[in-house]
Amino acid sequence: MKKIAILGSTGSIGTQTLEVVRENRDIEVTALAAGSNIGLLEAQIRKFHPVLAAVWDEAKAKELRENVKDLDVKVVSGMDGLIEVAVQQDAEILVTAIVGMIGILPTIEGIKAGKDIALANKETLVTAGHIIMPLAKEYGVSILPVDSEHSAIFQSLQGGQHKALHKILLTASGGPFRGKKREELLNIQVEDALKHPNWEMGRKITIDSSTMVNKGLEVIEAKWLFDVSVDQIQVVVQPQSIIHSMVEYVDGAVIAQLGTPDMKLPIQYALYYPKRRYLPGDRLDFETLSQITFERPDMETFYGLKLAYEAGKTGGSLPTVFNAANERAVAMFLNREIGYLQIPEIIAGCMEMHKVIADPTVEEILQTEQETYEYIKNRW
Ligand SMILES: NC(=O)C1=CN([C@@H]2O[C@H](COP(=O)(O)OP(=O)(O)OC[C@H]3O[C@@H](n4cnc5c(N)ncnc54)[C@H](OP(=O)(O)O)[C@@H]3O)[C@@H](O)[C@H]2O)C=CC1
Ligand SMILES: CC(=O)[C@@H](O)[C@H](O)COP(=O)(O)O
Ligand SMILES: [Mn+2]
Repeated sequence: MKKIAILGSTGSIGTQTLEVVRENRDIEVTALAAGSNIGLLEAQIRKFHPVLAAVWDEAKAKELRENVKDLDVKVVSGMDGLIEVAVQQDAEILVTAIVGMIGILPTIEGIKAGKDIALANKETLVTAGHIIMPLAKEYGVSILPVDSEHSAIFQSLQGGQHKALHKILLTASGGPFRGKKREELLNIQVEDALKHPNWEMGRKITIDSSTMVNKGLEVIEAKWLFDVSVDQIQVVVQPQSIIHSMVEYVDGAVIAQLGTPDMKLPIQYALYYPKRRYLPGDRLDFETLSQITFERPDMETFYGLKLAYEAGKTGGSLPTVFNAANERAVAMFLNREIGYLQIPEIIAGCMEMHKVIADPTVEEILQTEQETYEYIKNRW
């Protein structure tokens, strides 16, 4: 029996991870953590019997404690609770399906406790990759990518060919506004931006896909996961999301991973790596598949992607500013406090005012995050 803990079990990746668990029947779930959805968390506790559950808000944790008092489960809360889940003694793999850079501290503690990390929470690697990757090496744990593109790259690199890697071709759907120009994006509403053409995901990442900031975060995520420079990462728009990403080797060979858009594949691959298992679901049918097309990304209209390249190249604390500004701007857009085009505007404004700290500590990263939020509060 493989044993796992999940941060963010009530979200899109969290619930799909539990579907993979349910379908395979040889994984035990030892701990779960969620933000506020205690109804779904209770149902998950009753179905998967973890010994530990965390809820961010203490008042909600208290309510859940009362609701599950007939069960043998400890309910904890806050950052201490997230960390308790991350280090739960029986778990071998920690699935980081939480959204945002709140995942940094629990991920670090999970690594220190010897857990392999099935990483969906890209914001943690974007902001603290220079800490996470060496730490994983020091503690002898694996960082297994769950993000579909990074899983595709990881799969395409199997066979120990990493030294011969020339570049990464990171595919992007282009989002719901692919082909549109700035003037056409002026009146975009929350509902429009939440309509991803190919994937069903959480609200924050869906907005990120529409601005192509998601692809920017993924460029920086790939830099850390595969130890390449951002100049070696080329974003290729592949609107049908069939090619999940590719690698080009020094001899010109290109290896890709293709499949239907289904996150259960990368999740299952991370949980059972290096083994492959049967996964129910749709398969690509090359007789009926009408087309696989490619485009160049429009980095003028979707300049969040250009800003990510800049942040990734500069490094230090700039990726934290890029990410924190985006997290806050997306939350404000979802709350209808700002317009759609203000998202990249806020990121650019925050990056411009920031004095970069080279090689920031965790404390400096969290301090930079707070300063970025403060700057946004005063200016927008
Ligand atoms: N969805 C996808 O297909 C993909 C997602 N990713 C990445 O995976 C991560 C998760 O994305 P996704 O599943 O879409 O997001 P969702 O918004 O669907 O889920 C987020 C999860 O995090 C939990 N959470 C949020 N805040 C806290 C908190 N303070 N304490 C504890 N738990 C918290 C939520 O709990 P609750 O709902 O109870 O509040 C929920 O379980 C993101 O980093 C995203 O970029 C990467 C590739 C694909
Ligand atoms: C499923 C997944 O990994 C998402 O990150 C997805 O890639 C978003 O799609 P785009 O950002 O390419 O629109
Ligand atoms: Mn992705």
